[in-house]
Amino acid sequence: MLDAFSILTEGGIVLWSRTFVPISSRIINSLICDKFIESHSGDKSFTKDSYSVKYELANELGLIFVVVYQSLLQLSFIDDLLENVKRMFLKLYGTELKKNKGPLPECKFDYYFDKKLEELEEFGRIRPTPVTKVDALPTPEQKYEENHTNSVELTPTQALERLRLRHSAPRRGGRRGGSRKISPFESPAQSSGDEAIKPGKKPAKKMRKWAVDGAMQDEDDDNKPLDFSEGNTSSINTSSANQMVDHSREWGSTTNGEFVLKDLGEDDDFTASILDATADDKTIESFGFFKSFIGGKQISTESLQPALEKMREHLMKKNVAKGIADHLCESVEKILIDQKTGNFQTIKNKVRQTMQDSLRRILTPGSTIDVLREIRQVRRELRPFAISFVGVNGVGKSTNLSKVAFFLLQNKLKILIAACDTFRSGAVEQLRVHVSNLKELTEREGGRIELFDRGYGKDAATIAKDAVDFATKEDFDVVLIDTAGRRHSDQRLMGSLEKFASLAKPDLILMVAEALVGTDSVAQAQNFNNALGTNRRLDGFVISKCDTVGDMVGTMISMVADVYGSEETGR
Ligand SMILES: Nc1nc2c(ncn2[C@@H]2O[C@H](COP(=O)(O)OP(=O)(O)OP(=O)(O)O)[C@@H](O)[C@H]2O)c(=O)[nH]1
Repeated sequence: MLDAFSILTEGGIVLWSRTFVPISSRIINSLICDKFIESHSGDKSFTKDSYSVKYELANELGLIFVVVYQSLLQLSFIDDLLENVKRMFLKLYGTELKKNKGPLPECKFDYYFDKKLEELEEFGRIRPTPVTKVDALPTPEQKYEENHTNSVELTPTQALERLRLRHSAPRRGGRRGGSRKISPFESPAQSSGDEAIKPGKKPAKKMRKWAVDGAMQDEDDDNKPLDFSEGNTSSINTSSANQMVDHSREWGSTTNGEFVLKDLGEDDDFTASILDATADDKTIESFGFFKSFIGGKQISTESLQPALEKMREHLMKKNVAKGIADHLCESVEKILIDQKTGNFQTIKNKVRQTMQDSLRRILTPGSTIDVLREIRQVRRELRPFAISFVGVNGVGKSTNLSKVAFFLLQNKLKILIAACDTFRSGAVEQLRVHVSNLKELTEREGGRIELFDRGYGKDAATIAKDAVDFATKEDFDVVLIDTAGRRHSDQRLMGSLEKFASLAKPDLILMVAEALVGTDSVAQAQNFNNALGTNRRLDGFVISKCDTVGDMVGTMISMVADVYGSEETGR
């Protein structure tokens, strides 16, 4: 979920860094310029482009700890991470850095960092920090008193807060803190010893362990169900779906009684619009890179290179992966080389047409997906058609599953939604709300939609298979399977996808990916594709959150080109 974490000296030397997604050096540069050179505000966070940047200082050694992540993400553990990483790093390398302020050739900090990150992420997923109204918050003094009189179980944030307050609060006699050594892996709550959790008080809750297949692994006697969804349906407000929707709006056109969506093939302007989106107004207006090619000259490879280089950079800024940008530039080069330039208009049109043709070839699927026709075919075998949605955390799997459900309900199909995200708390309830709203919206159309859930902590592949069996018995037409979000680099969770694919045997596996994810999209798609095993691959992509990226729509070109390959790219 993070994009990068770096530890720098104030002089700009990178002592250690971890990059999950390549980010522009502009982000760190703007930290140095905006925060340390131009402004000296106390706020240790800012946003740049679509990124949030937070940092911590270790003034005694002149170190800066910086974390970069997508602004859209609400990551509750960032402050804890910065604080913990700073503490661990100073503990491990502080003495060495006091002697020598230069780089650390033997810096093997990855292991400690990964472990802490994993720990905090896991903790944040299971126990999200509650939101409290600002005016309901106690004053620092009240909080200090409260923390010292009540026996409460602390979240990492609360523990840190307690530690800060303890050190900032006026001394009331007695010893402040202790001199006990702190291991780099201890959280402040643990390390604060007598300050955080007193003997005889409720012990800190252990983190839940998860098995490789996604099922909950009971630790000690922890057999308590993680499912809090039962009996909670009454609190879900489902009465407003119809009021929220504008019924005067046309939802789509109907041909032969089918509710259909516009197909890529029917839209002649689609690739042109992608092209327009991957270029900005100025580029489209003039194809400025090729301005110098005017008037009856022979175009050579050398003369073309500067323009192609600019075009490549431009495409990459629009989120097109480098390999694909290279390829698009090569296509343009092939067309133009050794040609005699006509007037500027001719060059511009040629480049534009070449790019448009290349994009069309990349985006045209090798085999068409006519879902309604495929559903009808599968129904002849007296079984339901199963579609599963996979992807990293928070990309919009449940939201897009619900949009697909709406489309299928318009076609009067009977839908069973299988809640197979047994991991994230709230995932089942979220689907229940969608189902309830969809029922209300489509009850007049004659479709049917139900939720199949088995709560939390159970094996997702088995639930998916049970849902398909149930749908077969109950004569549902389609099963839509929601799955848990997983980081594509997380081998443990990715490993369970192969079992999922072979047990549930979905007819269609769609990967949901955010348009804003940038060049990491290619690695994400490849890892998901590979994780399905040798006998299965992704059938397609749903690119979500296009509304958040404006014209940076290159992600969809990169993902399709890289995973499916095409004659166009030769992959
Ligand atoms: N702006 C925008 N937000 C979206 C879009 N699709 C989904 N979201 C939002 O993204 C957030 C996550 O969506 P979910 O559907 O819960 O994502 P998910 O992949 O199921 O999440 P996990 O189960 O946690 O992995 C929600 O707040 C959605 O409202 C979209 O197309 N545009």
